[in-house]
Amino acid sequence: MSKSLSRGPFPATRMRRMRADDFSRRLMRENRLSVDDLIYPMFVLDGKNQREAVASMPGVERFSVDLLLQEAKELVELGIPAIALFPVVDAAGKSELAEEAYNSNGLVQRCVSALKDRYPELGIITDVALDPYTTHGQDGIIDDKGYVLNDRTVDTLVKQALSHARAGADVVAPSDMMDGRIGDVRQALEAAGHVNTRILAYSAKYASSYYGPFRDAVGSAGNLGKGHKYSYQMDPANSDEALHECALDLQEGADMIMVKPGMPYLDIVRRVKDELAAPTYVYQVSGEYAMHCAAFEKGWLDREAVIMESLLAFKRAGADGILTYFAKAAAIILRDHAK
Ligand SMILES: NCC(=O)CCC(=O)O
Ligand SMILES: [Mg+2]
Repeated sequence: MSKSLSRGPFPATRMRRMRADDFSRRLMRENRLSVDDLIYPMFVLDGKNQREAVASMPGVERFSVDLLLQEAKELVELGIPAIALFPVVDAAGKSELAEEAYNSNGLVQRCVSALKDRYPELGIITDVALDPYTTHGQDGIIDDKGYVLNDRTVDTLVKQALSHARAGADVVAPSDMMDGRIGDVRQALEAAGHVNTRILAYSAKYASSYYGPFRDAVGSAGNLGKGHKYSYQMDPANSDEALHECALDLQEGADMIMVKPGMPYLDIVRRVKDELAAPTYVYQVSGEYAMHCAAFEKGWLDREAVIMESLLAFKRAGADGILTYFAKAAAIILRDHAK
């Protein structure tokens, strides 16, 4: 018979004691989600008074600039610190060399200046990658075998990042996974006087199958076809490699590093935060959003509770902030619960 460590008839430690009442549960709570943790990814399209639903992402819409401004007003009122913009580019804006990516009067650039003009306090994050602008849907410029050319792509990414900074972007976020792009973008920003433009590096971006609904949302799924991104995004089997990627991006001048996707990669978030101790972000991607929504629609999961639990899990794993399509919903839940 095993003897109780308490050496008496009663357990010395009852873990349930602290769980018994709300006051003591609150006192020992280790992590909290606040609106300060939320970054809202948003899809933008050309035109006026346009809003389109995304079929595989219930509740997510693509907005034209005028409606984006209206939406931004609500986000500012909710206290959301920053949004991340993703453009829907029509066929005329796509090419082999993705020149539209650095058009100073392009869709993203116009959205950024309109937003900064109207809501200077709202942080604006832009996606630095070529996939919305290439005819083949890859994140870079390809050779005749379809291989994405690293250094040529980086040259174009630098032009794109500079055009975003010039338009007023607060944060540029290279999501392409080319080697050396953070260093080149940082040097170019400094040289052009954009000393305080922050870089949020998609450092550990995995070649995940959870991005499907996003590709529907930006309309690049058809262009990519059966193509894949294994030659530049990371193998889901790897973890040390994520630390290597994040460390390199920090050395090259990233201010913030990111792990993506989120929930299936919480172990990576924890390792990155523990070992590098830098501002660490996580992206709860479109597939995670879609599967949650599908279960909510079926009544299989409780919407509010599961949204909040899924986001709190990122905080517990060590994330400083979360890119999530639930950002607005979560901000509303947080506001209403504070009342
Ligand atoms: N560069 C941004 C993404 O690829 C987002 C993916 C997703 O939400 O599935
Ligand atoms: Mg890298």
